[in-house]
Amino acid sequence: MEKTIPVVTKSHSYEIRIVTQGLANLLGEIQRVWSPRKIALITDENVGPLYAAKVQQQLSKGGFAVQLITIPAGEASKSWEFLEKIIQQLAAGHFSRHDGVLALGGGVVGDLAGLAASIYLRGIAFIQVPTSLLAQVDSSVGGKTAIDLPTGKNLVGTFYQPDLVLIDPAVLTTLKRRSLVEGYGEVVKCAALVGGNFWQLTGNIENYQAIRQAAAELIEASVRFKAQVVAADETESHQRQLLNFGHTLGHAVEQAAAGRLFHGEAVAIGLYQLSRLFERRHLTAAKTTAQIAVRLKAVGLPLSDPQLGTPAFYQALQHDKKISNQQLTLIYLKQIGQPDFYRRPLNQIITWLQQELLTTGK
Ligand SMILES: NC(=O)c1ccc[n+]([C@@H]2O[C@H](COP(=O)([O-])OP(=O)(O)OC[C@H]3O[C@@H](n4cnc5c(N)ncnc54)[C@H](O)[C@@H]3O)[C@@H](O)[C@H]2O)c1
Ligand SMILES: O=C(O)C(=O)C[C@@H](O)[C@H](O)[C@H](O)COP(=O)(O)O
Ligand SMILES: [Zn+2]
Repeated sequence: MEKTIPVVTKSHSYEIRIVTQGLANLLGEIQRVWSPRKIALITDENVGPLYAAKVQQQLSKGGFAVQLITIPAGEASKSWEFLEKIIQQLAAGHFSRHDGVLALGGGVVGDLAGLAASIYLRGIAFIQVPTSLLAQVDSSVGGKTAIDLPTGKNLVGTFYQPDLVLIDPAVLTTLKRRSLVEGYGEVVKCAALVGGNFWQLTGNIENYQAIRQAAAELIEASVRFKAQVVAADETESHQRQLLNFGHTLGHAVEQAAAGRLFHGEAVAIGLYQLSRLFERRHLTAAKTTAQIAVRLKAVGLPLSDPQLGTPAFYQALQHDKKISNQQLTLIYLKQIGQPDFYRRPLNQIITWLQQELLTTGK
């Protein structure tokens, strides 16, 4: 498979290349956008030993000077500590504005490396080579970068578009089952927003093995949709908020679970629980939640968590970025393929959630 999807935004335009075995020809792909320069190759402790040498060898052959920076795997690395460590290493390596950062890893590496690239020297060039399903379908596209704060997810970050996103579905063969499945949580989110053939496609995913088999198709459908949304509203003034479907409850439960839940698992909980609440109010069409639940359960994604509705959950929820003037915008589905915005005072939404979770359980 070889597909090119353009992303056109106000700040920067670039291509997403989906190329099976693309890592084997990484040099050719990089040379499409970058002349020889110094590259900080940022990866994590799981991905580095699998793929960094292959990447490094090719780049060196093409006259690029590579400095490898490896961070610990996992969400905890999206922190001031690792952001500072990366920036210090860029400075120690005398990286200039002519040089670049290449993120090789999952969403954690991409979000952190992207943030470092966007603020070091007020911005140096950046390329994403996403290696997890979640990063290939979602986080490598659209330019959101971030670290977390103890109070909430992604509370520090920038919008900073890369020069290229190179997606090689073949690297998913080494991804552990739990990470593959969590990435699929974001795919179900996209498919529910889009509806039609994309939604039908997820209806065929009856177990986690089917995710692997359909990976290239799922990646392309997700990325095409996300590219369109980002092109229309790069900095999330309105339409891009749709991509946050499931994330208000999802981010809050992820934060409250303190590392126990992966992001895509928390999103799955958020999708299901939010749809359930809206369906009970007849704002979402009957049986929508059941269709979402079937897809999530088929691959073993969770629908609930003990942290839902705890004080820590409500604390985290109050840091949602869709809050302004004490009003929160929730994204919900009128039906599959028909998302909409629901904006109400934050305290009203919290009271509603508290009542519903008490009445109907989790
Ligand atoms: N910027 C955005 O638009 C955006 C969108 C969605 C999610 N995110 C963020 O992305 C993060 C989650 O990303 P993630 O799910 O990729 O997590 P992750 O980066 O922690 O990767 C998951 C695990 O898989 C390993 N891994 C990755 N690729 C591998 C491969 N090919 N083979 C073997 N192991 C591999 C990683 O080392 C890690 O242990 C969260 O922080 C979330 O907030 C950002
Ligand atoms: O790209 C976007 O926009 C998204 O909302 C995609 C989400 O899947 C992703 O988790 C994003 O990082 C959430 O951003 P946040 O601004 O809600 O922290
Ligand atoms: Zn997400």
